[in-house]
Amino acid sequence: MLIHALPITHPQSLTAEPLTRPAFAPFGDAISNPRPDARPSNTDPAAIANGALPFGAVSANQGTAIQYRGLAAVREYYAQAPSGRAGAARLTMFVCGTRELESGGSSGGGDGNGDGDVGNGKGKGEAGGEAKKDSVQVTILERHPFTSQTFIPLTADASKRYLVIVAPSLPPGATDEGLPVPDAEAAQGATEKANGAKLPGRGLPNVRRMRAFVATGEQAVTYAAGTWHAPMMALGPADSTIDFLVVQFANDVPVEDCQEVALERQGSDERSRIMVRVPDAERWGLPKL
Ligand SMILES: NC(=O)NC(O)C(=O)O
Repeated sequence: MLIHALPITHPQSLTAEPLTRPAFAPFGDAISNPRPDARPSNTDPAAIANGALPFGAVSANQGTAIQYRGLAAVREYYAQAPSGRAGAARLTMFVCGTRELESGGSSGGGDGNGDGDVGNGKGKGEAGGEAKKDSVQVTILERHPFTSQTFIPLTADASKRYLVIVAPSLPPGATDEGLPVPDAEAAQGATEKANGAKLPGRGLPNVRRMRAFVATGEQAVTYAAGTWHAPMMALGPADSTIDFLVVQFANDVPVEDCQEVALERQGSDERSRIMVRVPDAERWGLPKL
């Protein structure tokens, strides 16, 4: 449910970066086969038992499979929801239509580090022609305060791409007073404490520190509970889709399941919006879309 409108007062842009586990770690887990080279046929179960593979790997299915048990922190904190309604595990499918890329407007392109405020008027292409259509606008962010949420594309195709956009939380303030979120201290289990992980807190999104990641069909992503994120954006040919299986918890109390913040232009400057530039991923060795 919509809980707030955040004014965007000046043009802002950032450049998407490749989705990697370390880069995404502050927001959750980027998931992929950690060792595509390791197969049941070439990896001794005894070596797996001795820790030859990462992420809590074990030999499974009578030695015909490798199971990685620690790829993502799937968590729920509904025991702390003010309504007292328990959350239940839910598996749904999001059929995400591809987003049409548009010109980044005034943006000269940020660095991908989330602080790429712009306004230098570089809206044209290098040769002064039409600006390249390589960007998407972020108009809304949302979070699921009491549950992690995992998006798993139903494809193992590296030529399928999607855009994962996230933002850290601001320190709590008057504008978010009263919003239900779990108490970080109480919610932390032993694992989180050992890993030094913590929940993002009650604050609204810090849009100046927004980050964007390009994921491929060979990757899944888990947003940690309470992580601000944009609705999933599939990339690719017009009118195509990426189908995602989505695993989360929910209790059907709207403000406890999903809190949304609209990013609204303030003032007369049409360029006051947040644009994410999607670079040509061939530069990262990925096939052309
Ligand atoms: N991420 C996304 O696309 N959507 C949601 O998080 C949702 O629950 O609607």
